[in-house]
Amino acid sequence: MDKPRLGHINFINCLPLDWGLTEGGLGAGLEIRPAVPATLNSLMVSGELDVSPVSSIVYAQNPDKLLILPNLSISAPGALQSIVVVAKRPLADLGGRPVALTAKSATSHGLLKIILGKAYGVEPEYSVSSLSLADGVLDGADAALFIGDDALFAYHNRRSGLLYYDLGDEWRKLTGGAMVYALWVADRGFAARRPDLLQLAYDKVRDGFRYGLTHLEAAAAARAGATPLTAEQVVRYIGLLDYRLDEARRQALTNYYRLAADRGLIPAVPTLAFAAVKP
Ligand SMILES: C=C(O[C@@H]1C=C(C(=O)O)C=C[C@H]1O)C(=O)O
Repeated sequence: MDKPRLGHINFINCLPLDWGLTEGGLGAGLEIRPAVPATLNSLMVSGELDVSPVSSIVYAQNPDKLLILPNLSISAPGALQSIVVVAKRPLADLGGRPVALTAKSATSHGLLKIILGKAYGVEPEYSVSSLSLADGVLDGADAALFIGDDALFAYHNRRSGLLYYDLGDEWRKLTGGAMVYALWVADRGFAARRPDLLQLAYDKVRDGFRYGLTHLEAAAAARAGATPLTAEQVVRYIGLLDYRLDEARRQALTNYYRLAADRGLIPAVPTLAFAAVKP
């Protein structure tokens, strides 16, 4: 095994990294597994990947198995267009009502529960669903949570009579801070066995992002056709995200964990344990 097994989110939010891994040539020497976050979460927890982005809540559920890679995340200081609730009635009126949660997410399930409980004082009946708006998810629910490209599509193609809420904006109103949606993590056993391959994977993800962010307009122009957005909208969307994990974002992450632990969504607020890689 000389190629690290790297998970990769196949949403537009990782277009910069994707561009670096492909056009920038940084994907050479990696076994890359593209999938939606929920799939990467379970592959990482079951030990089928060595390094991967995961929903940030997954680290708090598995701190004994995972190490965080430094200064990488998918975060946003506020509104971001890709964590969206589409509702038939205002959020404040969802108490006891059916609310569908996208099967692709984990972090945003907790985010919505925290926001509805703390900011709106309501406790809906939640269920996980794979249905899209077009498939009729709102036939059986009063609101639906979408993430990633599904959310971007819904956000940019609004239907009359429905209400649209950007949870990044709702989170900023509730906490005054940023939200950390995803982290890059390594398997602890892999990190101990193959520090050389861990460093290789880390260097490629870090440099892949750098390459893609430097060439963002070219990446957006080339890939917009395969997305629900125009090239300009892709560039604007990526500009709403922040891929760092600096002190401010580590505090924002811990704040999310604190509120998630208060609701019993995670067993405890974990210490953030980082992989020993050279930045
Ligand atoms: C900003 C996003 O970040 C993500 C949200 C995740 C989640 O809710 O669990 C997981 C990974 C990221 O894709 C997004 O998907 O829109």
